[in-house]
Amino acid sequence: MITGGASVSEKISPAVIRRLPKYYRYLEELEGKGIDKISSSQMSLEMGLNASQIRRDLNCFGGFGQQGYGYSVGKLKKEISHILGLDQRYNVIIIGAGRIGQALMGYKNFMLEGFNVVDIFDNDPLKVGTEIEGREVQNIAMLDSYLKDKSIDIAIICTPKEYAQQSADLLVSFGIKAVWNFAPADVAVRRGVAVENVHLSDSLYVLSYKLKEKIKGTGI
Ligand SMILES: NC(=O)c1ccc[n+]([C@@H]2O[C@H](COP(=O)([O-])OP(=O)(O)OC[C@H]3O[C@@H](n4cnc5c(N)ncnc54)[C@H](O)[C@@H]3O)[C@@H](O)[C@H]2O)c1
Repeated sequence: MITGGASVSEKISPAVIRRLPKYYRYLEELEGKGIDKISSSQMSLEMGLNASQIRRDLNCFGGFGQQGYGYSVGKLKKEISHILGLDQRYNVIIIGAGRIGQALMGYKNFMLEGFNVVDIFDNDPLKVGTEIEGREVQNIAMLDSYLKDKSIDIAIICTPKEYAQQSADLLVSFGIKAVWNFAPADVAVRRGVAVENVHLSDSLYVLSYKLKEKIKGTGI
């Protein structure tokens, strides 16, 4: 991993950090359209966030806003990118070469965003040695020696839920410092290790709630 300058993320609340990807995506879109400045009220209209909330959020890391000018899209995007660590490159491995593992292995945008998915592991002898996206599936039994040899920053867990915690424990014991878990069970890691538990179904449940509310509203 190529490290950047001093990080200010320690000073920013987790709630603000959760909103930063949304700002980043929005600013990326503006940049793509050739827009170089934006006001908080315009951002508010287009992002569906409260303007004072936006100003408070962006003030957390220096603001970059100027009265009567707004925010410089390029500067703000660069700063958010730096806070999120997106100005660095990461080597990533996947544990579990099933449906999700294979799909993530084939997702080309990770590479463009700096997440270089280098290898995929499984414990099924029928899968080990087969090819996915031009990569040979590695035997999980070789993970220890593999990690001694390679510099890996992030591991993605794509095993069935029953094996997620043991996979996380194994990865952490071999020195992995960041775990992205797709199994529908929160995995716990020790201090000093970062974890994000992804629950795809949570979003679906919220959609289900919204649909139910809409149906109620229209009296269907
Ligand atoms: N498929 C989906 O759309 C989806 C959506 C949301 C969440 N998930 C979750 O993602 C996880 C993977 O789902 P999937 O559909 O890819 O399952 P899958 O059964 O297709 O693949 C799981 C893979 O993990 C491997 N595996 C099992 N134990 C292992 C271990 N200890 N070490 C290494 N590899 C191991 C299996 O051999 C298999 O290849 C599950 O926890 C699932 O609930 C899947």
